[in-house]
Amino acid sequence: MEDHLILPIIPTANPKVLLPGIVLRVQVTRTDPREITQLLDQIWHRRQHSRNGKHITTLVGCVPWKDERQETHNPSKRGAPGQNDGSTSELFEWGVSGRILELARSMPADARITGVSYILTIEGISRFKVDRMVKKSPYYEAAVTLYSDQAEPNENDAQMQAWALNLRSVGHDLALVLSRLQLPPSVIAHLRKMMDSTPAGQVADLLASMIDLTFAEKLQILQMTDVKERLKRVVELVNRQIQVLKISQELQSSVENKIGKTQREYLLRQQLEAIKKELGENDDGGTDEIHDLEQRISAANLPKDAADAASREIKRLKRMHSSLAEYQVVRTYLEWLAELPWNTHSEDNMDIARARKQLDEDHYGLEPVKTRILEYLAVRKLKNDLKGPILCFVGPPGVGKTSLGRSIANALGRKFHRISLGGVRDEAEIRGHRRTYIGAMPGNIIQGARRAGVSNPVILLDEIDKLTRDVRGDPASALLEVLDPEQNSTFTDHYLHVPFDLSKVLFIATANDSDTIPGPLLDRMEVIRIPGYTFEEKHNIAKRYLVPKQIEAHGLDASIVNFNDDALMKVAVGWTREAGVRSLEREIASICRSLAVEFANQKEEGGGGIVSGAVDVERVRQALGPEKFDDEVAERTNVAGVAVGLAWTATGAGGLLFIEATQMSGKGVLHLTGQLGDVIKESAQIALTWVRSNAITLGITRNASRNVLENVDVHIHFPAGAIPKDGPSAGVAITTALISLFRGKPVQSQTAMTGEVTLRGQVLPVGGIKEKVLAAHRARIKRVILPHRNEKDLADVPQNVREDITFVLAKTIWDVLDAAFLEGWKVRGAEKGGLEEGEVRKDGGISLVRVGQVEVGDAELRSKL
Ligand SMILES: Nc1ncnc2c1ncn2[C@@H]1O[C@H](COP(=O)(O)OP(=O)(O)OP(=O)(O)O)[C@@H](O)[C@H]1O
Repeated sequence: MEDHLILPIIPTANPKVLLPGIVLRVQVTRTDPREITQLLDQIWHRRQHSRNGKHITTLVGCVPWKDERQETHNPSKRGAPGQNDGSTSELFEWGVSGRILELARSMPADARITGVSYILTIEGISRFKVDRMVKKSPYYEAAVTLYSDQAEPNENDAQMQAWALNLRSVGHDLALVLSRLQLPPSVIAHLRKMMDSTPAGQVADLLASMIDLTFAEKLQILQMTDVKERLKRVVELVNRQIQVLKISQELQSSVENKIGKTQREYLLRQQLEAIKKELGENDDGGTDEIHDLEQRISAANLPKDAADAASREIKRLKRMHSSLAEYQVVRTYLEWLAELPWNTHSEDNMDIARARKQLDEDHYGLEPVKTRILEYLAVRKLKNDLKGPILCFVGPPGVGKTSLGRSIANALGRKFHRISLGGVRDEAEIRGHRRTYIGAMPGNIIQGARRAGVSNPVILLDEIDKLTRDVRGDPASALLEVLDPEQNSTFTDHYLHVPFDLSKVLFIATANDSDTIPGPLLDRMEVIRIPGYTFEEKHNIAKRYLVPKQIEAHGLDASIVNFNDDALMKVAVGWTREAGVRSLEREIASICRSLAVEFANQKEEGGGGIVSGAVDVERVRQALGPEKFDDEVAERTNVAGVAVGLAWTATGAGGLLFIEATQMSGKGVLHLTGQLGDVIKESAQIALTWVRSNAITLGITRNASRNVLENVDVHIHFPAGAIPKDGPSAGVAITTALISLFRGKPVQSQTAMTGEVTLRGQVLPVGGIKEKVLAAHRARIKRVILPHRNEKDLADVPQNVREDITFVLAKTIWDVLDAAFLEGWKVRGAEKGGLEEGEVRKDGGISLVRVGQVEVGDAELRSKL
C-alpha cells in the first residue's frame, strides 16, 4: 500500500531509529540543527495556544541521519539535509511517520543565546520513502511515499505464514530467555500477549526494536517494505540474539562457579595451613608425629591392657587424615597413655628415724599425731605394702593438716600431689569423662598421677568433707574405689578406659569435720584429730616456724630481728582466737612489714639513727594497733540471765556460745532467736520446763500453785545471730541462764559449760570436749563444767591447759548450778526454805537425788589419768 504525503521531518541520530508501532523518546538539544528546534518551537506554540493542546495530533516524519554524518558529531559541519531538488545526501532515504505523543521543553536562563531543548515522545505509524525535500527552512519538509503493512499475511502464502509462525516462536523463545535475565514478569507477559495479537510485520518491528542491532541493521529493517523479507531477517536476528544471551548466561554462571570453587579451595587451604602451623607440622608431620608417639608408648612400658588399647588407637590414627577433628582426639588419648607413669616410681625411704626427724623439723607439738603417723609407716615398712586404712587428718583450719601431708611425702622421699576436693560435685571430676564427650579429660586422680610423674606419689585429698553431690553423680562413691586397697590396683578412669594401678599411691585425706564425710568413705579411713593449739603451742610454733619464715619472706636480717617471748605471747593472746595459726602468722607478717618499712627508711636516710630489730610488747602494739580480743567473757557475764556455753563449730574448732535470757510482762510465751535448729530449740523448751517444775526448790517461788511464768514472757537469744546453731549440748547453759534470770544472780565469771539436759535434770555427755576446752582456754575461761561421763575425754586435753582450768564434772543440773553460782543452788533455796545437801527431794512427783558435785583440780585429775 502506497500513499503520498508532505511531512515535516525530525532527523534522529545513531542509534535511534523509529519503527512502526514503536514508541521512541528523542532528545533535541541545543547542539542539534536549528531547523529541528524551529519545527519543535512551532509545534510547541501551537499546542500551547490550542485550548486542549494535549489532543492535537501532530504528524511528523522521523528520518535517521546517514551514519557517516553522525560520526562527525558536529552539527555545524552538517550541510542542509537534502536540497530543494530532492537530493537527500545527508538524511537516510527511508523514515517512519509518527505521532508526537508528548513534547516537553526546557528553557535555561540563557536560552536567548543558547536556544531551548526538547524531549519528545513519538509513536511510529508507517514506513515511508523520502521522495524529495520540499523545503529546509525554517524546518525540513519532505514529500514522502508511505508503505503500510498488510494486516495479516495472505492465507494462500504458506511461506509467509510459516515465517510468521517462525517469528512468533522465536519471539516466545526470546521472552523465555529474557525472563531468566530477571526482566519484570509483567513486561514479559505483555510481550507474549503482543506477539500473539499483533500482525506479523509489526511483531517483526517490535522484536527488532528490542534486540541488540547495529545502526546499519536497524536501517536495513527500516527499509524492508517486503514483510516476508523482514520476517526472515528478524527471525535471523532474534535467533542470533537468543544465542548470544544464552552463551552469555552460561559464561556468567560458569565464571561464578569457577570463582566460588577456587575461593572455597583457597580458604580451605589457608585453614589447613593454619592448623598445621599451630601443630608444628610440616607436610608429612602426621607420619612423623605417629612415629614419635609409637616410640614414646613403647618406652612407657605399658601394661598389657593399655598396650593393646594403644596399638589399636595407633592403627586408627594411621588411617585418619591429620586435619580431622577425630585425629586430634585420638592423638591426645595416646599422649595420655604415653605420659602416665605406668612403671616409673621413686625409691622409698622407709627409715622411721628419718621420718620422725622430718616431722619434728616441720611441725611443733602434735605428738599423738606424729606418733600415729610413725606407727602407720612402721607397719607399712614391715608389711612392705600400703594396704590398710587411709589416714585422714581432721581439724580446724590452719592447724597444719596439709603441711603434715607434705611432710610425710618428704620423710618418705616421695613426690607430693594435692587434690582439692572442696566443692567437687561431679563424679567425672574424680573418674574422668568418657571419650565420646567433646573436650573429655581424665579425672583428678589420673591427672595427679601424671603430674607427679611416678606411680607411687603421696596424694593428699584435701577437704574430703566438702564433697557435694548433685544430679551429675556422687563423687564420694567414685572415691570409694580409689581409696579401697582391694580395688584400686585396677582403677579405671572413664577417659583412659584401661586399668591404672593406684595401689602404690599413699593417699592421705584432710577434713574439717568428720561428721560430713560420707559414711562409706569414713569407714575406709583412720581419723587422726588435730584439735587446735593452745596459746603456749601457738607461741612455740610462732617462735620456731612462723617468725623465721616471715623474717625471710620480708627480706629482713634474721640476726638483727628478734621477737621476745612476751611479745609473741601477746600477739597470740591479744590478736588471735582461732584454733589454727593462720591469723597468728598474718599478724607476725604485719609486724615484719612495719619493721621492713623502718629498715628501708633508715637505708634511704643514709643511716641516720639505728633502727633496732628487737620486738617487744610495746612494738607489737605499735605495729598492730589496739588488741582485737580483750576479756569479753567477764564483761558480758556480769549481769543476771547470761551464761556461757561451749560449742563445736562446723570448721571443727571449738568456740564460746553466749546465751542471754530476759523476761517481760506477757502470757508465758517462750521466744527464741539467733538462727536456731530444731534440737537447740527443744533444749530451750526442756530447760524452761525443768526450771518451772523445780521452781520451789530453786527458790524462784514459795507457792507451789503459782505459775512462774504467770504474766511473764521469756526471751532467750543466742548472739552472733548470723551463725546457724544447733545441737543438744547447750542444754545446761540454757538452764543456767534461766535460773540466773529468775534468781537475779549473775553466773560466776570465767565459767563456761557444756552438756545435754534431760527433762529430769540429768546431764548427758556431749562430743568435741577437747576442742571446746581448748576454745575455753583461749578465751581465758577458768572453770569449765562438763558432763560427768565426759571425764575420760579430758585425757586428750594438753597438760598446760589442764593446769590452767578447773573442771567440774556434773551428773545432774544441780551439780551444774552449784558450780555456776557462787553460793551454789542451795544458798538461795535454803534462805527460802530449800533442802540440805544430800537429801532426797520430792518435787512435783519426781524424785531428785543430788549426787554431789565432783570438782577436780588438776592434781586430782593427774592422779586419775
Ligand atoms: N604444728 C605446727 N608447726 C609448724 N607450723 C605449723 C603447725 N601447724 C600449722 N603450721 C603452719 O600453719 C600453716 C597452715 O597450715 P596448713 O595449710 O597445713 O593448714 P590446714 O590445717 O591444712 O588448713 P585448711 O584446713 O584450711 O586446709 C602452714 O604454714 C603450716 O606450716
